Amino acid sequence: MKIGLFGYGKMGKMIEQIAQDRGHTIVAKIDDPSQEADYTSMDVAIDFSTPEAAFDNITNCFRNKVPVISGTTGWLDNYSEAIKICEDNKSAFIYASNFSLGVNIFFELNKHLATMMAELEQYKVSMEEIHHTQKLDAPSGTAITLAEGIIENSPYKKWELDKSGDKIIPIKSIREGTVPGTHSIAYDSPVDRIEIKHEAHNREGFALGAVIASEWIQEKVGIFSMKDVLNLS
Ligand SMILES: NC(=O)c1ccc[n+]([C@@H]2O[C@H](COP(=O)([O-])OP(=O)(O)OC[C@H]3O[C@@H](n4cnc5c(N)ncnc54)[C@H](O)[C@@H]3O)[C@@H](O)[C@H]2O)c1
Ligand SMILES: O=C(O)C1=N[C@H](C(=O)O)CCC1
Repeated sequence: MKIGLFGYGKMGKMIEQIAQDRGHTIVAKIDDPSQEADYTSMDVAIDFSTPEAAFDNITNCFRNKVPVISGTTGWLDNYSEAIKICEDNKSAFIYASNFSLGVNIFFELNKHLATMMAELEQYKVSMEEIHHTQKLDAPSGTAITLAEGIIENSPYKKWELDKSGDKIIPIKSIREGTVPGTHSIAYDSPVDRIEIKHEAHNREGFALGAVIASEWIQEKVGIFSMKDVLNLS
């Protein structure tokens, strides 16, 4: 495949390495808005840019019939508009807050645990995410996906940063050193704590998942998710 990278930072460089190891060619490395993209050279675009840049990067690809894999977080207020532009242009799109196999398994584990805990009012849930100090958004996109999984499978109604309350999931965001990404969910009662945790050791899992998703989306039209790619029940 010929891959266009939108965002050539920590993730873009890791994706380049893994894509080339898998025999693909990087035909563009767009790292700021002043750069022109040659969409005709791309079989797929992989966007790991910034919350401010993602929507324009993604939708310009759709208008040029380039399917998109986006991992950029912090832009989801515009997600519905993005998928409409994708559908109007008969293109293809996968957004994932986290592309790693481990976190996508963790997403399913989280939903199963939330279902088991839903009626046990003596337990109160809380979440924590830890990332490197260069991260622009908080809470992480992964934490938001986890919180949404709890809300869909329990009486909880919303999440808040650093704020608890009735039917509210409090999320604590910690920025520390070069941490790639650690997420934990805890259920505390007066007598005990149940906790699940995912810890990324590096960015390889995120990048490999994104490249596998870009291979999967070839020749497809529509809006998909990593559950489709990984065939997770
Ligand atoms: N979904 C996942 O699995 C996953 C994993 C890791 C990171 N992320 C997300 O990916 C994004 C990037 O993470 P990172 O660690 O690579 O950040 P980074 O800051 O290292 O890289 C972002 C790059 O985007 C560039 N950029 C700025 N404006 C741009 C524009 N208009 N067009 C193209 N590029 C532009 C910056 O110059 C920078 O090099 C973040 O939103 C992060 O949350 C997602
Ligand atoms: O390094 C980051 O930034 C990460 N962002 C994603 C998120 O916001 O969940 C995935 C984990 C790493």
